[in-house]
Amino acid sequence: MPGSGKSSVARQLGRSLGWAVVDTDHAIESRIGMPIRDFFSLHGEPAFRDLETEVLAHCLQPTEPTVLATGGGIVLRDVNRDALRARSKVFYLRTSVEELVRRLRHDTSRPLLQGVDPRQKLHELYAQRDPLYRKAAHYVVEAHRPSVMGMAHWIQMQLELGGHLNGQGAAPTLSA
Ligand SMILES: Nc1ncnc2c1ncn2[C@@H]1O[C@H](COP(=O)(O)OP(=O)(O)OP(=O)(O)O)[C@@H](O)[C@H]1O
Ligand SMILES: O=C(O)C1=C[C@@H](O)[C@@H](O)[C@H](O)C1
Ligand SMILES: [Mg+2]
Repeated sequence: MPGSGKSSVARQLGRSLGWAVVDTDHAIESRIGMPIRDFFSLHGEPAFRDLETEVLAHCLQPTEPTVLATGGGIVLRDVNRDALRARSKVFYLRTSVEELVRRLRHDTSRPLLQGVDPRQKLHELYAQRDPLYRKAAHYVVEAHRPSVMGMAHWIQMQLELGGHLNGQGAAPTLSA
């Protein structure tokens, strides 16, 4: 979900593992040369989703071990979910709507939350997306309380336990 900590946890995990960190939202912004919020206003959500699918396909062919943070709506398309599952280990950072409301109450960068009641919108997004996040994920991280550092540590442990860091279970990309 937007605000669940994907970008923050990916940065921390990348530091701990010594892996590259890529964020699909940042990759899109570099490509379009403007904030995603402005692209949404100019071209609409469907054009953004097309771009997101294209950028994700590129990000899922990394040249080095990579932690990938995605945008919150990446799961809306089957093709994205299938690509994520096939090419990475996917962690769903599951956070309560109340916690998301607290974190995002001063945020103006997330276009889907502008000009609406954020609590109601987040409830709608959650109802629509929770099943899709679950479909895409290999692991669910219950993330209501843990700190960014705590979540990154938990994910690293799962990777170690699953043999993904010692060459047994190849995980060239980690997506959150
Ligand atoms: N575990 C946490 N505890 C407290 N605050 C957090 C936690 N994780 C993230 N935050 C804060 O919540 C805000 C949103 O985090 P972040 O940008 O990492 O979310 P995101 O999942 O990448 O969102 P988006 O889908 O919009 O890209 C930031 O201000 C971040 O510092
Ligand atoms: O939840 C969403 O649909 C979005 C989340 C952000 O990460 C951005 O990808 C964009 O603002 C859309
Ligand atoms: Mg993010």
